[in-house]
Amino acid sequence: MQTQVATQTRQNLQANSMPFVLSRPHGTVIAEGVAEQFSSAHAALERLRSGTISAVAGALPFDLEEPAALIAPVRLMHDSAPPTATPTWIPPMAVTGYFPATAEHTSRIEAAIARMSDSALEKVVLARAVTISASEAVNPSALCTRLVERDPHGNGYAVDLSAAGGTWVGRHLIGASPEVLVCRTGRIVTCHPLAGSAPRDLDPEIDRTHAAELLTSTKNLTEHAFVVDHIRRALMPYCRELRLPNKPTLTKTRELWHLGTPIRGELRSTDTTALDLALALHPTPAVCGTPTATARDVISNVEGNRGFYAGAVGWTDHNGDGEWMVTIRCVILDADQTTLTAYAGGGIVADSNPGDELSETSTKLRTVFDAFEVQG
Ligand SMILES: C=C(O[C@@H]1C=C(C(=O)O)C=C[C@H]1O)C(=O)O
Repeated sequence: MQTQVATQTRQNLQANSMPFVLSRPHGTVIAEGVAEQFSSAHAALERLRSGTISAVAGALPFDLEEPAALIAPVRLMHDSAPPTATPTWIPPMAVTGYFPATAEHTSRIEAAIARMSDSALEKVVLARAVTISASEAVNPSALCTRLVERDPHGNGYAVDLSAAGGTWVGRHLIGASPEVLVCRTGRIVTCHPLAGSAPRDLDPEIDRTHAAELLTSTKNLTEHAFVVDHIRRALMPYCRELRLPNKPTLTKTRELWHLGTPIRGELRSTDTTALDLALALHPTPAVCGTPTATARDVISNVEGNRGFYAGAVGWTDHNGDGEWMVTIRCVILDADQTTLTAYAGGGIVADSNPGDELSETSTKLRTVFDAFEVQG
């Protein structure tokens, strides 16, 4: 029965009626139908708590003052198989612009580094965007399937952003994030923050050297420590036990090595849902900076509104269980279905090298560029 329903759901994906799908190594969560839409995460949480909706799925923006794109699905499906779309064909795509221009992004990094010597700012994540044009309408399911097929861990997501209203109606958020903001199963809470990056290399020996250097790089370890510290402080009030390794380990995607720390806690109360935890943790210094408020101000002054990039994508069910990923390695597909915007950022600290930071964003962009065969 479960398999039959899952097959029907996959057929719905093929028909392009896809409010939410999150593919993970351990399975896929699919929202079937939209019972209600929420642009306020707190309103959705209140309804979940009162038992008047059975689940919430969707996306939180970078700036929680901005509208969220959340739905109460008619049904939240768990499928052991990865999502599929037919056809998986996607039209040719080409870059149409860089926002800001690469020279301007480098200047912004230099200005941020200069600021760290005479202000409280210790880390800020600066991002840039690249616009892409497709020769024909793109099916969001096909993009998501492409990313999932290519991702070594089967990660991928696609979210209809219409619930956020206004200019978000008809737009989709599609990506493949390696970073778990928070996962909650019963009383067990896990996080797997990533911060600190090095490019992969086709030559296995060079690749291993990059990994080994990352693991001992003071600059990257500092960048990472800000994130773990933030998560410790944010989770402490909710957890009666919290286990944090004292040093990070390596995580790899197809394009990058990252420093990652697996964190595990036990909730004091089962009233704390996965969505409560996501709201308490977001934005971590993996996408914002340290101190949070100072870094957020810098980002908003320098970049303006990030929308859904660097937010969170996930779901929470009636038990409070759920999983939220950090919204990175992603694109926004406009309602015209031919215009896409890809985003990538990187953590800047006092001893960052602007040239290296720029190339780190180019490497991160390759997650979507290579999957969609975007011409530069
Ligand atoms: C901000 C991004 O990635 C984040 C920043 C990282 C870094 O600065 O090293 C690493 C992983 C992510 O937490 C992105 O991919 O856009």
